[in-house]
Amino acid sequence: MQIKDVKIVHKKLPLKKVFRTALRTATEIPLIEVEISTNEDTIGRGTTSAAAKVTGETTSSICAAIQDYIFPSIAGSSLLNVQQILHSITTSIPKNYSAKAAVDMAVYDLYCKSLQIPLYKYLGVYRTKLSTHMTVSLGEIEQMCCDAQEAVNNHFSSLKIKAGKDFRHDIEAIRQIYKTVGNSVRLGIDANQGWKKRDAVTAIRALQEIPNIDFVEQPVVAHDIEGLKWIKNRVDIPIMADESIFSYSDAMRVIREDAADLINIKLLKCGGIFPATKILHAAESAGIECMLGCMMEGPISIACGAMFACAHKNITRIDLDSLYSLRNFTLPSYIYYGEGQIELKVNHD
Ligand SMILES: C[C@H](N)C(=O)N[C@@H](CCC(=O)O)C(=O)O
Ligand SMILES: [Mg+2]
Repeated sequence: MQIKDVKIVHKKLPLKKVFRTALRTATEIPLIEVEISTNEDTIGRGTTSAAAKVTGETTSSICAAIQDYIFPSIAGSSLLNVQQILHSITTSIPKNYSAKAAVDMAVYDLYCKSLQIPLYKYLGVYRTKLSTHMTVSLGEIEQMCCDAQEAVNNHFSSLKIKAGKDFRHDIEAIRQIYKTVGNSVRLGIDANQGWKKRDAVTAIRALQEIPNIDFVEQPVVAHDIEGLKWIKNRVDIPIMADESIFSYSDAMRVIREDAADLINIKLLKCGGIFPATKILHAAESAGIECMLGCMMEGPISIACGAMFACAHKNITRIDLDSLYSLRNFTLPSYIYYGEGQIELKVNHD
């Protein structure tokens, strides 16, 4: 079976409510669907989305990178050489990880179709149930408390609270959310690069009085690995690297410099399942647990993320909540996406 053609379609998926972080405000998901076909007319599907403020990639840049660089690097290849294909995607053009992710997922889909098995069987299963965080967007404190309570009412047992606009506001918002939802809910804080390093230490030390804060994610600007480490060495709450790690080499730098306690891997941020596996194994070797996170993204990539998370012991935290913001979506029949819980309905044949 040989890779023959690519088709790219983009569309906008409106969100039920505004998604707001320290970096950006989104009212829709700009979804890009990629279909790769073979000489036997088998079709592999992958999707990605553009979040330029986070990744630097727009819908147009993603489409152009796929059309002009990524797809040409694998066109004509035999699927038997799937490892070569996946490697070629990573070296086809520097960066452009969201674009690469869609092609990577489509190739995995094609390969699994050629073997006539679902992706979860190819990756293997370590667990079948995932308990996902639900994000509380940045906003007025009263609204954030309402959103947090609504998520808890809807059976979410861990919340990711967005912060990073103003550290005094953030401390107050998190304290009020804690008062609202209490001790039984695990809290993650995501500053999305918004704090200065000294303010981050002040905020995190103030928040240490709250017993159920599990981690603080990306307190400072992505490139400031020294700052990340400086904070990590001064606080008791674990520090998670998110935007500081796109590629495998970013991960190796953070690991070498001992700059984070945890790593957030997202398929759309690192280039798909192939590079995500490498990052995961590097982290595991260094004793660093990982979260499997997501961008504001669509069903195909969330399904791939869920199957990837189910395959790996070292993924100890899940943030695959973007589909809860959509009015409707379709997932493969073997993935149950319930409130707070994602489940793989495995077939033991
Ligand atoms: C959607 C998910 N819960 C999340 O917060 N992901 C990102 C930001 C995604 C985006 O801006 O599209 C994160 O920073 O963890
Ligand atoms: Mg984050």
